[in-house]
Amino acid sequence: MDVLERIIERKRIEVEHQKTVVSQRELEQRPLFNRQPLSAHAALRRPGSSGIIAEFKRKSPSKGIINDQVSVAETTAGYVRAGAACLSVLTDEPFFGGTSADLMLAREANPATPIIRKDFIIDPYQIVEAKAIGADFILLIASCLTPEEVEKYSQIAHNLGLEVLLEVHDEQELASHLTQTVDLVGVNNRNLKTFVTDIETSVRLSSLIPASFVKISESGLQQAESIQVLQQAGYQGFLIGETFMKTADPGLALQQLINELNSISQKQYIV
Ligand SMILES: O=C(O)c1ccccc1NCC(=O)[C@H](O)[C@H](O)COP(=O)(O)O
Repeated sequence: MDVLERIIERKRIEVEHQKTVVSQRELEQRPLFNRQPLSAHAALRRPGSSGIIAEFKRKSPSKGIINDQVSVAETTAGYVRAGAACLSVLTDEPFFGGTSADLMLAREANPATPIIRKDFIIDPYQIVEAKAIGADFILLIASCLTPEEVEKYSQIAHNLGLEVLLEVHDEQELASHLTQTVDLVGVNNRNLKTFVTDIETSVRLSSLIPASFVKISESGLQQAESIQVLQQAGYQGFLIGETFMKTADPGLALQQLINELNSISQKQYIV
């Protein structure tokens, strides 16, 4: 069994248990459930947007502990001060050390920035839960869902006012799972079986994704030069976790990356 299969197996048990702890009806009565979600699509297309979706990630199956010393409220607020367009908060506990409480704290600290609930969604309950903890958009991973589930879960999310980021890793997943019901398409540069990251995956798939979707390149991004290559390939969003989180001050690391991006584009303008 590969790691993704193990994550999904565990997630099914976790979700069934969680339903017995907090009913869907109770989730719908939470104060954040009635909040009007923000649009990640609009934030990433806004002129002058950095395009960076900065992730709060304590640990991962590929890297183990990345950073368990920083607080979610301070880190995400630091990301927003540095210029993050959106935030990503992992809520999976067993494999990533995240919680729903993390997302609620990030929400409280950053009322005006779209936040994605980064988790492995395999049940409509988790979409209702995403709304109830203050998320603005959700992730649907093609390799964990059927095309019919992507369609159905996107409709559920839209009925709740949430946007949907569909994640694919190759041409086959794109061909089988891309539907007009999703808002953003993410290409994961990380092969979830080998954990190898390669930004060529994003470059290769870009022309196959219609321009009506906001295109997001995910994972393994470290350098301003790579982001520039991806911008030229048509990407408007860049999901980055480890590069920032492995430092003592993730917000400062984002600020430095944005400064480098600005300096590269100014040099091009002068030439
Ligand atoms: O990060 C992992 O090791 C991982 C393993 C299995 C499934 C998903 C995984 N990552 C989730 C993500 O989507 C990344 O956290 C996100 O794209 C940011 O990646 P990075 O900038 O490389 O931390």
